[in-house]
Amino acid sequence: MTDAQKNRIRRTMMFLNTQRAALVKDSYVYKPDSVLLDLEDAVAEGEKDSARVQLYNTLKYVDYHGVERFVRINGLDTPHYKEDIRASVAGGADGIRIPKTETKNDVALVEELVEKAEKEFGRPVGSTMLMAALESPRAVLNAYEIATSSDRMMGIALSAGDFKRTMHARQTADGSELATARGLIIMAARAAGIMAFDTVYTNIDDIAGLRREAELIRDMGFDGKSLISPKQIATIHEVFTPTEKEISRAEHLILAVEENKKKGVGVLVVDGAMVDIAMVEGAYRTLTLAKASGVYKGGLV
Ligand SMILES: CC(C)(COP(=O)(O)OP(=O)(O)OC[C@H]1O[C@@H](n2cnc3c(N)ncnc32)[C@H](O)[C@@H]1OP(=O)(O)O)[C@@H](O)C(=O)NCCC(=O)NCCSC(=O)C[C@@](O)(CC(=O)O)C(=O)O
Ligand SMILES: [Mg+2]
Repeated sequence: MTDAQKNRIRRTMMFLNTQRAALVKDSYVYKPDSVLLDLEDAVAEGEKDSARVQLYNTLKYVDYHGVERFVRINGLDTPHYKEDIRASVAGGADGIRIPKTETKNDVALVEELVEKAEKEFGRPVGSTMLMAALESPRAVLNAYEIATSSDRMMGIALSAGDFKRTMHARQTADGSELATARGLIIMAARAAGIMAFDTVYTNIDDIAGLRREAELIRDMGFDGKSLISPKQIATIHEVFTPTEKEISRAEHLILAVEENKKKGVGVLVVDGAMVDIAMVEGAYRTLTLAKASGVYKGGLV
């Protein structure tokens, strides 16, 4: 896979229950950045085989119009995951989300099966990305080893439902039960040079609460969030897309710092605030995100 594929914009990764044909066939119309075709918890135990057949047909024949397609396979402690991997690779999924990943050995096991399937179905070896969902204290404490366990690894994601269950934690209004996990996950992802995704927000009708949580995780450095409903997409895209003011400030900052660098000046004041060379990288990141979000037409990136 290319760096462009690995680093593409992923503000929203929307779960779809693969069992429900009506959900999978035209979900691209809502324009999430990625879909997560779920074979795990959304699919009833007795429906695993039919969901997998539906997955293969969806991957093969539905045009998602550029929306990235990840598959959440069943857990590695189930009888399903091997066939899930074969169907995902045969259908041409962009990547696989490993649920309940605990260690780097889990990633190695999936990678071996993915490579075998790529050879079996004539897909380019190395083309299928991996991402890992961290859903327990052990997983979060192993975040860095998981994040660095494979060249295919594109990102790690907090999965709060199972994390709270395994932590014996209660859900709080301000998310304090998730603070340490979020901090460790974003740190591990940044240290490994891959992406970090926050968990689903389950109260579908509470858009104000979703916005607060999205702003919190954006400010911590997360790249995006897993979603369960199209109703949540617009809010997340709005929160993660730089505003006109942020874009203009980033442009001023880059131009001013570059101009002053030529004159041998390191620290200066732009729009009333002190800036220095350390802030240029963040300003370029803002413009890159704005460009990927379709709101920057300037020439600095
Ligand atoms: C919740 C509900 C049943 C509600 O359905 P309803 O139909 O009542 O919803 P409505 O709002 O009425 O739908 C209005 C219109 O949107 C369409 N529509 C709705 N949802 C859509 C969607 N997702 N994709 C495309 N289209 C959609 C619908 O078809 C309708 O279209 P139309 O009829 O044409 O108007 C539905 O959303 C849904 O199934 N969500 C996904 C649930 C899921 O996958 N859960 C597993 C992943 S989490 C997990 O496992 C925990 C985790 O593991 C997480 C981690 O790992 O991070 C952890 O540990 O935390
Ligand atoms: Mg879960």
